[in-house]
Amino acid sequence: MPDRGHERLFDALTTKGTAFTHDERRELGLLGLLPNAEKTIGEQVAHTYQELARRPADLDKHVFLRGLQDRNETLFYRLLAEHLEETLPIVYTPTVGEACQRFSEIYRRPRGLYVAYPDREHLREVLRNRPRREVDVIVVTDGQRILGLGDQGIGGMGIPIGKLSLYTLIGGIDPARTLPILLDVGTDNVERLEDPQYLGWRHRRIGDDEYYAFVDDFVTAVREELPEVLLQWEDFATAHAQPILERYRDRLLTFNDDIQGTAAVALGALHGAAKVAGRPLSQQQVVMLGAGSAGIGVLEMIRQEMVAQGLSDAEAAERIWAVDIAGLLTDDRTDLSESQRRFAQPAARTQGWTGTALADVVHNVDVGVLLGLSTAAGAFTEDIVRELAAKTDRPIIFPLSNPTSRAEAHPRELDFWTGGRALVATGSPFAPVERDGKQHRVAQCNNVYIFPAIGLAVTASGATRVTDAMMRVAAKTLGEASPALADPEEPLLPAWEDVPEVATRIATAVAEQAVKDGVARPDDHLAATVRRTRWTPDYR
Ligand SMILES: NC(=O)C1=CN([C@@H]2O[C@H](COP(=O)(O)OP(=O)(O)OC[C@H]3O[C@@H](n4cnc5c(N)ncnc54)[C@H](O)[C@@H]3O)[C@@H](O)[C@H]2O)C=CC1
Ligand SMILES: CC(=O)C(=O)O
Ligand SMILES: [Mg+2]
Repeated sequence: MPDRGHERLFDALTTKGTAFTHDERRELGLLGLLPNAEKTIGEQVAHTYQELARRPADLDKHVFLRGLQDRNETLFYRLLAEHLEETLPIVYTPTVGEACQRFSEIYRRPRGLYVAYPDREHLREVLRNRPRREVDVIVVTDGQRILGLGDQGIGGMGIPIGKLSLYTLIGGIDPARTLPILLDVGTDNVERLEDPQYLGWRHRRIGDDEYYAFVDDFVTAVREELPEVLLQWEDFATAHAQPILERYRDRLLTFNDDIQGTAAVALGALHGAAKVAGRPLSQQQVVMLGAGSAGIGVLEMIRQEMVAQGLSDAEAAERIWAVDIAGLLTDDRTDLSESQRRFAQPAARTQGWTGTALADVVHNVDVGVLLGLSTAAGAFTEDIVRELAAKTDRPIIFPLSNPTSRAEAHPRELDFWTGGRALVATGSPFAPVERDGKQHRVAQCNNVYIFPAIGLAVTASGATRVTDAMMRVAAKTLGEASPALADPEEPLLPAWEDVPEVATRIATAVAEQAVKDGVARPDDHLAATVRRTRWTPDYR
């Protein structure tokens, strides 16, 4: 931290701007550098909020907030904390999707690290140039599958920046100890490649051999420079996501948010939904539209949960139906990856069916749970939803694709088509649904309920690995916080104002599990340690 003068005033992590008192201004060599008035942080928040509210377009609000983050991080987080529900869709899905698509156009200042393939001989140097010395959490992407918007190349950087903002806001990770990273390995997005403004390496994506070698060199550089950091993989294409996770999960403190974080939040939301529906998960037939990294990750955890509820592996597999763009995953298909094959149904089970698309599965199976991680907007059609709703009292329907434009259905339609019986959660935020003159909040089933808590847990406990059991405990603790458990009219997941507190509880449970799994140091006061670890947006 620069200790005096102009540099101190412009240090985003420690500046107070107009809130520096006169005594501080004298002490820090700031006298004359600021207008005379002394503001409180409360006044600064009110003023900044007015400025934000004046901007009509969400992307403009995003640009404004990113600018504030680059100027004064404490004020940025205080503003977000005081207006969480309103600002979350601006810094996160859906607006962050547009910010990634238009990244080069709206670019203002550098943040984080751009680890580019042309610099591959100097990765250690790149890591050493990181803007912040001590780092607790890295979020890294290669920009190839940004939400449901496909390959955004360097524009993908919007996602690690946004996710890390939520690590701080919800998980209390000190913003000075976060590091967003973009692996720039080219892009196959022709529109970006032909855009004169494009800021990334103007090159097609490199082939798999070069790619995995580069990722390996990157991981090596991270381990040498920051051996204890949590390395979170985000928005990698499915073909790379699973192999990367398998390669590194037992070697370092790491997890893949789209695979593991999504699975945990979905299971957490299903906990409340199954309770309200009056039928445990193990007695439901579950259909997943989308068999990418997110969909398969969720199904893997659902299967584990069914087994925990008493089914054998085979019995659980019988109840899980995965559908992708080519139809139902069946054992006679030759295009499936190893992780997809685990969810392939015997082709014999579809004998007599007229097809294997989603509509056919819903027609032929006694479906109770329908999940979407497909990027296929509107794929949960009226016919499909009405047929499903005729089979069960309380259909559980989660259109989880992001951003909003990719959702498999709109909650208002789901409510209408099912006569208000559907138990709904979406990936991106939607306005409340009005039913019987009452507004009903729609649960946002997004991994943001999980990853900040994982970051807090491993930071507080000094964990060295993220185990499957830690992710399951996160799901369970979130599930137990479902407002629907106490009142079936309530949403399936906690309200945003409660989420930082719920994250603290999840983090404590996850840290305890880490100790049980032998990957964290024992601590008799873990709950207190977790709370103490939390950073808060106050001027020091
Ligand atoms: N709610 C949440 O917390 C999360 C949501 N997601 C969302 O999940 C979506 C998928 O992510 P990934 O699995 O990584 O992507 P992916 O692209 O690897 O997988 C998409 C899957 O959907 C299938 N699909 C695509 N179009 C289809 C169609 N018209 N009909 C049937 N199936 C179709 C594909 O065959 C593929 O199996 C994205 O929109 C992403 O934003 C991802 C992670 C977390
Ligand atoms: C939420 C998230 O991680 C995604 O849509 O990719
Ligand atoms: Mg993601």
